[in-house]
Amino acid sequence: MALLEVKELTKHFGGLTAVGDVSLELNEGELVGLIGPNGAGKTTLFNLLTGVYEPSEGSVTLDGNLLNGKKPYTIASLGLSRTFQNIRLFKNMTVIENVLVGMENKRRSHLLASFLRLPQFYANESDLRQKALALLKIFNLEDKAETLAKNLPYGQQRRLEIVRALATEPKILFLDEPAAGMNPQETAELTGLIRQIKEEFDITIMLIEHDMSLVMDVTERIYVLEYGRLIAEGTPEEIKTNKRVIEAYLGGEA
Ligand SMILES: Nc1ncnc2c1ncn2[C@@H]1O[C@H](COP(=O)(O)OP(=O)(O)OP(=O)(O)O)[C@@H](O)[C@H]1O
Repeated sequence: MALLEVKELTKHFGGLTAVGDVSLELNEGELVGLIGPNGAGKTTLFNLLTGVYEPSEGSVTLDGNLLNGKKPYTIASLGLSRTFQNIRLFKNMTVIENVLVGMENKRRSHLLASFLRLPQFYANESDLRQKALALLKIFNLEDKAETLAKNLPYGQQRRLEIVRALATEPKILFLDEPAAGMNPQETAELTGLIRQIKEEFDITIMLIEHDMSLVMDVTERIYVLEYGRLIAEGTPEEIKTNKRVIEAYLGGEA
């Protein structure tokens, strides 16, 4: 059984079918791309999978458990984590505080212990900080731990978003256009980072990205959406030469 199973998923906005009859699967440990021209329904699909929107029809199951109707925080606690197209960091908090917020739902400390500031509260606090620092180190952000998120350069803010999403220890990480707005050097660093996440963390990744060379470079399998419908699925090599996909992209640019 696949880790995530999406069956005949549909979302209407009034008369517009933003996602129509989409069925797909994510297997454990896979790095899968989701591409398509502007307005194809990619972000709407992520919003359906992470509980931001409720589907009009169809189902999403994680490890056999139905996710339909569950709230985003419940879905997050079940192991689905994401980043957003527009950076959503707590800009006036430090880098490490942003990561600690990501870890919040994994916090083991008992509420009473934290109110009373009992020793186990401090033990847990410092455990979490150590863990957050270790994560930041992997992504070369350790020396920025006490910097306010808003003072990081753009590429590092995007990286921090990924670290924060990883801090929830997800089974599946959804990345929504992580290279948007990045310069070529930042994009190259990101490519390395995505590979590193795949190697060092035991997770499944789905990636929306307009930067074709990035998608073709890092993913193992790609789904293509156009006008809310899946028009192709295959390896990067298959997708590159797929006539229907080429038409969709040329049509989009015409
Ligand atoms: N909340 C909403 N209300 C109404 N229409 C919406 C809403 N969200 C998205 N849409 C419409 O649904 C369609 C799909 O949009 P979506 O943002 O999912 O596409 P996308 O593939 O992510 O596009 P892009 O690559 O430009 O980010 C578009 O026509 C969009 O205008």
